[in-house]
Amino acid sequence: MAEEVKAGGAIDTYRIPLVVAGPCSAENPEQVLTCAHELAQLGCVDFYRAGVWKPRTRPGGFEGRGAQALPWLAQAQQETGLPVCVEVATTTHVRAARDHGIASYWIGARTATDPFAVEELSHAIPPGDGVIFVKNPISPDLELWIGAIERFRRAGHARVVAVHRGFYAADAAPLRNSPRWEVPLALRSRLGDLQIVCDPSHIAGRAELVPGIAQQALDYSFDGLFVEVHPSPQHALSDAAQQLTPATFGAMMRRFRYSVRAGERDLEPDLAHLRGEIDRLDSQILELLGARMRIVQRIGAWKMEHGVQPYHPGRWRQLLTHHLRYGEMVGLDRGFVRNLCHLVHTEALRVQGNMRGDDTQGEV
Ligand SMILES: O=C(O)C(=O)C[C@]1(C(=O)O)C=C[C@@H](O)C=C1
Repeated sequence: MAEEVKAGGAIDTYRIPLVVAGPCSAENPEQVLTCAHELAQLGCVDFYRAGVWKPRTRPGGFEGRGAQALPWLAQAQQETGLPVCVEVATTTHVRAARDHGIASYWIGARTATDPFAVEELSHAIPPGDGVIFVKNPISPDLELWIGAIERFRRAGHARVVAVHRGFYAADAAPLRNSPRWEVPLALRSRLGDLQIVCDPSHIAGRAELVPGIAQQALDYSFDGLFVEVHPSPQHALSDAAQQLTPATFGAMMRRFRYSVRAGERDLEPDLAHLRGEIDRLDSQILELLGARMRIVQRIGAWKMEHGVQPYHPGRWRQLLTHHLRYGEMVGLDRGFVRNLCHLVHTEALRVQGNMRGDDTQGEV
């Protein structure tokens, strides 16, 4: 937000640079306008979002109102002054939106997986238009996400913003999508100048879980939020469970806990001692991993000599069971220990495979 503190009890959101909010779908003129006005009154929203063409996994569901919703959104944009953004997946969508003065767009998770579609859209949208929000592809494929962002940048679009909406995962419950925070954090290290916002609605899948995910995103220094808000979520034609009312959205925005962004204040003197300890421990961990890998190589040599395959499921299961129990004893998260074990074991297999001249090792 440009202004820091707003008058009349509006929300001070100066720590959230970019806030996009609005219903999953534009359903009728009344819903579109009520929601836009209520959000505009909060004073903390930068863009009004609403789906017009809804990509549905299977046919027969509510697929959005299509182009007939564009005049309602144009009216909302004109009355509230909030720029509207809609999802576009084809050049026809772009043309129709622009014909109604709508010039900011988001690229959905499904479209972001398709380099041909992204390339075509990047040229169909004139570079002078508003912001292009690029959602992450459905699977946690960082290169594909970066590729989509690069295509828009190369076509001359100056304001491209990444939207983290989580990834499909069979075991995401109780969330709808798995956040896999390491992926947007890796995106941040790869493209340091890119703004990244979080869509907590699609990650959470349930309204009551949205504030927690949004807070986590702010704690991780995300540049903003992309939130589904509906005047009457229980009657919503799509994503009913995950939409907030304008009132609960406003309450969430007021309740956020803001922390100093790393780099805003010099924290070094306070942390130097603790960071020194971490450096020492990290070196020990790496030295131990190096020593472990040398033993793995000796076992690999023995296996080669005796014609035994690298992967030994019984031994691997035994190690995993032991480490999960041991990890719990020393206060480590079970999921973390599991991931770490998989990582180390996969590397052991890669090393043993390489010794035999194999060039394809998958994760086991
Ligand atoms: O114990 C073995 O057989 C090894 O090769 C070592 C190791 C490991 O990294 O611990 C690696 C691969 C096997 O699947 C099981 C265990």
